[in-house]
Amino acid sequence: MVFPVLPFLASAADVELVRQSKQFVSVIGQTLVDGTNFQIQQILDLLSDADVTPGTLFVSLTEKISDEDVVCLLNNGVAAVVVKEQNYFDHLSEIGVPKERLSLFKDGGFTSEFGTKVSFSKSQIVQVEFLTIDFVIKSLESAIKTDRQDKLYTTLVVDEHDRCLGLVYSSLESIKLALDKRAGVYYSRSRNEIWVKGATSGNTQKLVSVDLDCDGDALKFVVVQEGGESNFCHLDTTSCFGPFGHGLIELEDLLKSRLKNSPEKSYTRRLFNDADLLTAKIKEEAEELTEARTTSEISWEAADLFYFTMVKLVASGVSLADVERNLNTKHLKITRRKGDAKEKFMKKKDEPKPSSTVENGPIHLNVVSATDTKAVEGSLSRPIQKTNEIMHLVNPIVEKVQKEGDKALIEFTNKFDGVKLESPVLKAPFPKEYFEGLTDEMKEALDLSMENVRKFHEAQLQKETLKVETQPGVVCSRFPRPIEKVGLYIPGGTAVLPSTALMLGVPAKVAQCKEIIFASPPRKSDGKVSPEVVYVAEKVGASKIVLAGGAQAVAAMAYGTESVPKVDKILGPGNQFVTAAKMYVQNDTQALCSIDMPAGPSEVLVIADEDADADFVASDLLSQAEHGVDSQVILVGVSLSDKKIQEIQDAVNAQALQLPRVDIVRQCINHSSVVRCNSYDEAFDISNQYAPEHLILQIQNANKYLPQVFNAGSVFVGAYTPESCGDYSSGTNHTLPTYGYARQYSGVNTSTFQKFITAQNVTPEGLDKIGRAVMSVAKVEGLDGHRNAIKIRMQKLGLLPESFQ
Ligand SMILES: NC(=O)c1ccc[n+]([C@@H]2O[C@H](COP(=O)([O-])OP(=O)(O)OC[C@H]3O[C@@H](n4cnc5c(N)ncnc54)[C@H](O)[C@@H]3O)[C@@H](O)[C@H]2O)c1
Ligand SMILES: N[C@H](CO)Cc1c[nH]c[nH+]1
Ligand SMILES: [Zn+2]
Repeated sequence: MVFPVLPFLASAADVELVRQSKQFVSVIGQTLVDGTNFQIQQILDLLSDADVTPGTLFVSLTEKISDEDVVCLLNNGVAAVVVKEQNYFDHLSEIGVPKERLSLFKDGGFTSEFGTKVSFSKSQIVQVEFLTIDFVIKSLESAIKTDRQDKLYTTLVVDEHDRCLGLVYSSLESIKLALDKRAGVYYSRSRNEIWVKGATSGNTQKLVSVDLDCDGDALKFVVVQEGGESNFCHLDTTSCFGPFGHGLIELEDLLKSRLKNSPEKSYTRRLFNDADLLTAKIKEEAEELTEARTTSEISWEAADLFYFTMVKLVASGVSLADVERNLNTKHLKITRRKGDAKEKFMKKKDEPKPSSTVENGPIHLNVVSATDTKAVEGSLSRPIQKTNEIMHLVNPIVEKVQKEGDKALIEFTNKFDGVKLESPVLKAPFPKEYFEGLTDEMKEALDLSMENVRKFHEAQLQKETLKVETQPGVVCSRFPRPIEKVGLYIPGGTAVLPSTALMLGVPAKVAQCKEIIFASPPRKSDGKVSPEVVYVAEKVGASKIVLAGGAQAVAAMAYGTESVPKVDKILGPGNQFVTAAKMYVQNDTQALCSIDMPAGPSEVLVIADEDADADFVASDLLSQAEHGVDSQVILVGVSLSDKKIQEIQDAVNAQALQLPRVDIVRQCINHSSVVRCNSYDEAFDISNQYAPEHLILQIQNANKYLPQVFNAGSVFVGAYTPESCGDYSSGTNHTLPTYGYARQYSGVNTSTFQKFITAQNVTPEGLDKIGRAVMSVAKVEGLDGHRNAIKIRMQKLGLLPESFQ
């Protein structure tokens, strides 16, 4: 806004004149109004006129108008008020009008500090009836400079969103023509003549405004491309710098075209047609944005909210420019609302927050009754991200590692784990320094655990060939083979888990897998993995340890990199990124890689009755709650008294406060619950429905209830069987299905590392027994080649007449 002309509207008659030729005033992009001769509403009307942009209108004032009206004008988009008296200037200053929104007339002109500092002399302020193009060109000539020999002026062309379309040149003559035609007219240096953009192609430009830069040596033309073609550049791109990115403006364009053309069954069409659905989606996304925590979650949710908001704008005929205009006006306000939210959106001051969310408050579980099915459903829903959301974060990581190999692996380890690596792989024999800090006591504990896990998994090993003669002369068999190369993921984000290393490594060794590879995120402190993990790796004969975690480690093992060998199967638990990446690679035929199961954030469901020891119950809940903020622990109480529930809550709180990971526990307990029910049958129904990773039975005659368990990863029976035993040392595996996948998956066991090959041997006698059946079914399937393979043999054996068709 440093154009050297300021149109002046002295009266309502001038407004009429502007209305008739308003384009011309708006091309100049700034106006001065004599506020004393207008009613406030008339000025506000001028501002709501789409061609007067908020922040381009100056209003000259005398003290005739009230202070409230001055504030009202400034709050509604007036750039600045211009006053003649110093006293009045001081008064307005005192009532709080900011300095840059106030100017003082001196010698018929004034200086504005609003935005770019600019002075308007008496000669530049011109009543609209005298505002001719010649006047404008003359004023411009006095203000504009060029150091070019051809005397042309550098001209930046931008679209209505201020996006640069290209750089061109103007002469005074071309500017004059542009103002006259309200069109994009420039000077062509190559043709050495006036250039009316689109004169031949029909892709003309509507001129919105002309501006001069701060030191008067460059012009800016704001234009709207017309004539159907929105490409500015002769190379057929939107701008001379290539196409624009895909932001809100492009989304608006896309949705506008969808409004016209989208097929009846498309989702966007559904949104346009169903106002209730659109309202629900906007509310849903707004709520999800308020609940988002990490930067990636917040940007993801905000993008969703923008999308649905944009659908509403397009459906209602409101443009992004209208919204921006409102933003500009709001930005110009000099008085602000307090900013409080409406009451219905505010938490009532006396409304107690769930106690565990209060920092340092007691850590208690939410209690619901089994009869309240809605509440139970809410309590049993797991705190996990939606698949498409987590995949959205994980896919680019996996794809980059697949494409760029070690380089990407090293980059992501730096980004997510804060460790700069030279090489992402440690090869066996593992260097001595990696065992530093390992005590004898620890070695003994790991040895004992490994031995028990070995015993239990060795017993599961299927070595024998299974043989069945289904008909005389038809022998079917099945024999096991180890999966050759396995990649074992050992979590290491919030806790180092050498126990997982042994839970995966020992059965892999028992199954005789040919190559065992470990992957675990390196420690930030020294870039190494813990000596306990390295100890287990050595014991089970792992050939390599990949020093990486998360989706990137999974991708490296699935596709292979320069230094990480590609494996046939990836096993092991991990957070949501790890689990999502495993699910991605198992579905990608390029990876040719299977996985054990979805084994995500730990969870436990404890069924307890009135006889249960409150301290035991609390300790079991907390042992899983401390795994991570996305863990979940559920207590299903069978006919528990209020007193018992209180005892358990007190024990949870007291024990939790002693734990070093109390902050994690507190967040986990926030989405964990006690479900009260009235019978054992009801408790097992709830448990089977939830399909927990771990099920703990702290009830009388617990063993008796095992036949009622249908969905669970692993069961811990009786008061003296805490889940920690299974996590470390008893012998069962702790890598178990979560998210409710215990309905269809088993936990890791020895056969997870094996595959089974079938074989058969058919004698002539056997062919005689089954050959005709094969031929009949092949015939009905229309597969004559299959049928023929039997027929030829049977005919040669004389089991079918030669004439048999
Ligand atoms: N189901 C089971 O059998 C079982 C067994 C043991 C552990 N667990 C669970 O395993 C999980 C281990 O999780 P963890 O986080 O401690 O370790 P982890 O090793 O699974 O994950 C850490 C990695 O996550 C990645 N990561 C973290 N934030 C990221 C982001 N914003 N974007 C992309 N990647 C990111 C990083 O690469 C990091 O190396 C816990 O939830 C625990 O409960 C489950
Ligand atoms: N409870 C986890 C499985 O969900 C395993 C584990 C490892 N260390 C301690 N616990
Ligand atoms: Zn555990």
